[in-house]
Amino acid sequence: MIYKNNQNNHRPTRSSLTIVIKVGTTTICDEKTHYPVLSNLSSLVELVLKLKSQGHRVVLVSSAAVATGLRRLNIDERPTKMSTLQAISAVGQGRLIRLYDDLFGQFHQPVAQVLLTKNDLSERAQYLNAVSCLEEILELGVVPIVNENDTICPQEIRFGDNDTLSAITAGMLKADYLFLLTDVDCLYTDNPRTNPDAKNVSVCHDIQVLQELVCVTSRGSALGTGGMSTKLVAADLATAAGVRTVITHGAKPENLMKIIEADDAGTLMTPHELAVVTGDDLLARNLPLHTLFTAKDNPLYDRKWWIKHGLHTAGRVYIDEGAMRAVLSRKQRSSLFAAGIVDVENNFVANQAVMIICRRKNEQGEVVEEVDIGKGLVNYSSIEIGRIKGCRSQDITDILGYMDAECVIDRDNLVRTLDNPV
Ligand SMILES: N[C@@H](CCC(=O)OP(=O)(O)O)C(=O)O
Repeated sequence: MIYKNNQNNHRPTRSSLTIVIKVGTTTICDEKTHYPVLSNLSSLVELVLKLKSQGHRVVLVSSAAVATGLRRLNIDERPTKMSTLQAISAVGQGRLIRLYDDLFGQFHQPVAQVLLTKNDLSERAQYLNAVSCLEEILELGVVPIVNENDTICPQEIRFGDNDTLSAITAGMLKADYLFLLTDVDCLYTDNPRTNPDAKNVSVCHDIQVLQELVCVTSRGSALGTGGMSTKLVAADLATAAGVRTVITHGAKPENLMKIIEADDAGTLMTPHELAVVTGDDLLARNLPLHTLFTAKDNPLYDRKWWIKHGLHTAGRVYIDEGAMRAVLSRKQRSSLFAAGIVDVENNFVANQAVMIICRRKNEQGEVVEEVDIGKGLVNYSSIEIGRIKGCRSQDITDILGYMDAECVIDRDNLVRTLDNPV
């Protein structure tokens, strides 16, 4: 089946790749007994060692702290109370890392535990600190094993699923590949267990087209928190940062090697005009089942990607249509000035991130539509913006008694959501 494509087909060409592998709870622990699935874990460890022996840098993002804690404490059902889950995770995380250390230790391969929270990444200095620490761990030849720091992470600041965390990690390291290992072979257009017409998706160049095509209502397993929908979000995040993303089965980690080799040989390439390829008989082509999401044409690098995905959105500024045109204009890509701001919502301080929304009005001056323009770091607080909105920059000093910056959001700190600038 053919759907129009606007994205690229670029493949990594470096001989030393950075590969982030995310393993979900169901790959690591039995869904009913919560005992570790040693066959999967051993294959995974062997795969990582093989990739490393070929000169690649490998990062594991591993779930299963909660499941491992459930086993240790003889609790059958995953509780719903957050503080109980945090406590169980505290029990499980240590044992999980010990298990990895035992397995990798058989091959004298050191591992490092890296526990992250959303908060760690929302402040620029801390984000950069986390990046340089991960880089250093890789430089030392160690395999970082990343998980969310469940124990100290309240609901409001959780990634919640490790799919998102793995995409953030891949973006931080400018990885070449993100592999999302799960309990199905690939993404299907519908649930293949209930719909015999469901087709496998082998390549996706455009996640928006894919979202209209597939039914991804599955919540995931009883143990984990992710599902297919969180995998699409992760693929969207990672491909936006230039990372090729692959969904494939966690019980067959050796498939990763075949997928990377096939990609390297150009076998996974599809004609550029295909946005989504479904029903491809990969097995007949001697390729393991998987779904490949190619990287975006113009990836957002580092700072802008961090603003868009790393930062908590603290509030909203509403702008008029003139400001929208200036901000989105392909020619000027203007900064956002106070003159174009019509309203401000929530309390925030300078340097926090806000959503930028355009209020479209009809001839009667009634708001008929709100358009999401993007996200940016403000130079002024919500109170200050409330006072200077609609004013010219040269009047800011008179109004506030000082002028910290000419514009409210600098063009370099503004990430546009719209793909088609006017
Ligand atoms: N941090 C949690 C992982 C969250 C989770 O369940 O993720 P997943 O199994 O990937 O859906 C844990 O280690 O149990």
